[in-house]
Amino acid sequence: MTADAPVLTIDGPSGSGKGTISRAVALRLGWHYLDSGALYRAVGVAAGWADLDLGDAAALVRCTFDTTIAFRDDPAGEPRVIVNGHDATDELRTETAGAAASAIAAIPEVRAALKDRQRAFRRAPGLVADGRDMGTVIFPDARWKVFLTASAEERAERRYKQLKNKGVSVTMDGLLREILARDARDANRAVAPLRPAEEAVRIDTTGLGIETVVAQVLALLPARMD
Ligand SMILES: Nc1ncnc2c1ncn2[C@@H]1O[C@H](COP(=O)(O)OP(=O)(O)OP(=O)(O)O)[C@@H](O)[C@H]1O
Ligand SMILES: Nc1ccn([C@H]2C[C@H](O)[C@@H](COP(=O)(O)O)O2)c(=O)n1
Repeated sequence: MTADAPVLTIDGPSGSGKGTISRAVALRLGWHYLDSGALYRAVGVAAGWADLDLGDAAALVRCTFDTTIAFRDDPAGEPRVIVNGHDATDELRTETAGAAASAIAAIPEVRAALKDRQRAFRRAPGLVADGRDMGTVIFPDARWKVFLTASAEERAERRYKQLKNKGVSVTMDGLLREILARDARDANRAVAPLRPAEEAVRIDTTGLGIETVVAQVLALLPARMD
């Protein structure tokens, strides 16, 4: 049954590797994957298309209800994200979309409007869910909970390499400032702030390669799961 499907939550700050590790673990397990940040980013992008003011909470809540968001597997890489019928995958990954998502995510009614959409991803044989409040709010009964961290400097460096590879011009100083600002906003908001669930296993990924982190996460699950 859907409500019984096992869930592994992976929360953490921006650039800690949640998406990369969650996708790899879901692939190994043959489980579904929820990128909850993409939902907040999608609303941020849709709000931008509609020229909404990020200070107008009522309009943003309406926009959340009105925005359609679909994920489409892409054999060439990350899943494509279709917002209101348009492929918005590349726009979603920009720092501007991340900052808009972080601002919008502080509005309690927006978070409430996205709750059921996130929980609908829980399906057999299992779900790996990545975000900020997966273990604390969305799936408090998850069987396994992980909280990934890494130093802000290493996270900025990862992002720098990622954006450089895409041909985006950025500076390390600028990225570090953005990461620290987003950490502060996500961790200090009143509703569902970024924090580890009490029972979460914390993994500091500073200096650890992707495969090492994937192995540490998979080691938390019983051997026969993968
Ligand atoms: N352990 C790691 N070692 C080195 N690079 C990593 C590691 N984990 C992730 N990366 C790289 O860091 C970049 C950011 O990773 P990712 O997008 O998974 O982070 P995230 O926590 O999901 O960020 P966001 O919350 O902003 O979406 C990617 O280029 C990814 O390949
Ligand atoms: N469960 C979540 C997921 C995301 N957010 C907000 C806060 C983030 O800064 C922003 C973008 O997320 P990302 O794609 O970087 O993981 O969305 C949240 O509040 N709760």
